Amino acid sequence: MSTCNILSIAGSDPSGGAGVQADLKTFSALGGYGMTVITALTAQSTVGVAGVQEVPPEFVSRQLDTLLTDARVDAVKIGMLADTGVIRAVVKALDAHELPHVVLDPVMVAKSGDRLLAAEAVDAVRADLVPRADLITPNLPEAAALLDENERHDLSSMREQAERLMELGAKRVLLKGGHLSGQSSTDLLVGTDGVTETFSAERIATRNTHGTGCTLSSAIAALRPQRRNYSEAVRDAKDYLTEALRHADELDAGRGKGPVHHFHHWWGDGARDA
Ligand SMILES: Nc1ncnc2c1ncn2[C@@H]1O[C@H](COP(=O)(O)OP(=O)(O)OP(=O)(O)O)[C@@H](O)[C@H]1O
Ligand SMILES: Cc1ncc(COP(=O)(O)O)c(N)n1
Repeated sequence: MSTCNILSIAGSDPSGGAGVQADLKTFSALGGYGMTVITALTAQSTVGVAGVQEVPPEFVSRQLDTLLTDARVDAVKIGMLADTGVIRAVVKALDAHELPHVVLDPVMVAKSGDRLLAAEAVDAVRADLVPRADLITPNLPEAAALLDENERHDLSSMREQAERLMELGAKRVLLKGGHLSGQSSTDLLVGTDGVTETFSAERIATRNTHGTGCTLSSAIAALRPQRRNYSEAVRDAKDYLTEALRHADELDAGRGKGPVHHFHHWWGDGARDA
């Protein structure tokens, strides 16, 4: 098979730590060819988000239809969608183009605390996007918002929440435990077979965690066509992210929560079997 084409439908982060910028770095590092449909511009740094400018939904549709009537797409990562109009445009494209391996990161609020999805758009994510994705990757606050429940911070509640997210029509759920405390950072994967798998990695002591969620979901999208199933793709995506976090402090990209380091040569030098 030729190089996999991976599409990111997401917002732009000028600081390069999150959004389509993080996604493209991840795709390249993991042997994919990256494509992007931009849903929103943000004025953002490692310190915070100073503004959001949504792309008009008709122009999101124009980008999607122009690209998808030409290119083969082997996997899709969906990130920041900003508002209900943009969600509708993405749903229309998903229905029209039958895209494989759709990974939805239901981005709602940035690490800095700024909103990246209008509060009233959560209903559309739940009703229209969750059932259309092959995998959703909520963090703990996003899981709570999708379920309209309080945020929980222990593994057994996470297990229950992951199961309830499946009841919303999700095909698979990776519930991310980055917001838990402890020596390891643990995520749970639940699939249609009802089996829950646990993915645990050493918790890296760094404040440079800007874009971890973006990196993980795009690594899964990049790896899924190159692996046998989601379990293998999640395992290797998490390894990639953990290494990117381990090297984050080598970067000097701002005064706030800095980005992770996409270490192309680390992954590409045969350190890991394909
Ligand atoms: N300090 C850390 N060390 C190792 N892994 C981490 C650390 N922080 C987060 N992770 C991992 O990063 C991934 C993203 O987790 P998190 O729950 O932080 O998502 P997120 O809040 O959606 O990220 P983002 O804020 O970028 O949207 C998960 O696999 C999580 O386990
Ligand atoms: C354009 C865009 N997309 C996603 C995120 C979430 O990433 P984080 O929660 O790490 O800030 C972001 N900050 N900006």
